[in-house]
This record gives sequence, C-alpha cells and structure tokens, in this order.
Amino acid sequence: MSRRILIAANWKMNGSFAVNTSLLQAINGIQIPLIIAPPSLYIASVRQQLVGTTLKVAAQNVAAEAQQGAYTGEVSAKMLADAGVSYAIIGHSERRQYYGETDALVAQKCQRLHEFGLTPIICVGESLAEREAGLVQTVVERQLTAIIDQCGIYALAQAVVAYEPVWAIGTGKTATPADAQAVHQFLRELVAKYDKNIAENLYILYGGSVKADNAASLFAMPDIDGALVGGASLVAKDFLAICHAAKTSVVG
Ligand SMILES: O=C(CO)COP(=O)(O)O
Repeated sequence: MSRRILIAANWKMNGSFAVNTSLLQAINGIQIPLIIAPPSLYIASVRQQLVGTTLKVAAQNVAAEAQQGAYTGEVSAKMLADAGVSYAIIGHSERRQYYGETDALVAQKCQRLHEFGLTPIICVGESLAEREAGLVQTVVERQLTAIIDQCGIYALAQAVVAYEPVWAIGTGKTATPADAQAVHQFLRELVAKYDKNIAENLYILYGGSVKADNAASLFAMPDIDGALVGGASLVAKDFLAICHAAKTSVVG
C-alpha cells in the first residue's frame, strides 16, 4: 500500500479577513491534499479564495440537531453542505473540555454530517491524567466506539480520524513518533476488527504541537497519515515547512 498524506489546518478562533487572505496567498500553491478549517464566519470567504486550487474547507464544529429551528448560535450540517463545505471537525478536545461535549453528542454530530455527505474529522485523545493512569487505549477506544455504535462502521469509510493527545495541544509537547504510532496502530486495528478494508483506507492524522521540526519524524511512521495542525498553521513559513515534510514523506 502506498502511503497517503493529508494535512488539515485548524485555525481555531484566530484570523481576520485581512490576515486570512495573506495566509491563503502564501499557501495557495501547495500541491498536497490540504484542508483549511477557519472560524465559521470566514468559511465562505476562504472557500471563495480557494476556487481553482486543490484545497478544501472544513468547519470546526457542527450542530447535533437534525432539524433547523430555534438553536441560537448553531450551524447545521445541511447549511454547511449548502455552503459547499465538505469536512467538519468534531469532538475536538477543546469542545469536549470547554463546552462539555460528550461522546454521545459527538456521535450525533457525526450522524448529522453523514446524512448530508460531509466528511467528519473525528478527534480522539487522552488527557495527561488519563495517560499517566495507563488509560490511553481505553479512552480512544471509548471515543471512537461511540461513533461506530451510533453511525455504523461504514460511516468510517468516509471519515478522517485525528489522534490528538490533550496534553500535546498548544503546549509545545509532542507525543514521540513511536508513542503516536502506537496509538494510531491501535486505532487502525480497532477499526479492522469491524472492517479491514475501511481500516486500511482510513486516514488517521496526528495533532498536538506539530511543528516544522517534528513533522517529518511523525510522518515517517507507518500509521500516521498526516497531521491536524493548530498553532503552526497560522504562520505561513511554519505551515509550508510542515506541508513540505508531508510531501517528501510520501512513498510509492
Ligand atoms: O488542536 C490542534 C489541532 O486541532 C493542535 O493544536 P496545536 O498544533 O496548536 O498544538
């Protein structure tokens, strides 16, 4: 199997029309599969600026509700599809931590995306306390199984999984390539118990302080299919270096 690579940029709550435009101009020529997740207010503008490129746009979140209606502040999967958005991040640890999102809620969000043909970027990952308690596999298995139970294994045929250890996000601490690989392999084997083909074709990205100087060693791992990049995706030169490492890591 030849290696695939996918890079996703999670801009989180950063940017402005002017800042986004200059960042997009700097990264526009990148020749690898790339997804940009701006704050929802900027999705239409970013998408417009990416016309004619291979870059795709993602939302950072989606409503769990099935029907439109009185849900102040929410954006539905149907609206994202209407706006030409093809991906949405769900289950990010910041949403789990700061907005109380549970496994069940994340699974509902996955269901909504599935219904409207959007590809979820499903984030899983353990906290530092959970890692120290030896619960890494227990936690990521629980998080991913909640999705499989709700949406069915075939939903993962059109999905991306991102392993983001909470203790590595925005901290400058990265999982070692070997530690990350072990979790990625565990996740792929978990999916393979349901369907080998889906497991083999599933993109499993690593996220958590991916930088220009650690990207290549992460991408060298057999089950790391790219990265979900936060802070470094906001600095053109750093992001370009990560994309370059991704491109040179692809074999076959
Ligand atoms: O949360 C992340 C991507 O979703 C990772 O963020 P950092 O790259 O800033 O650690």
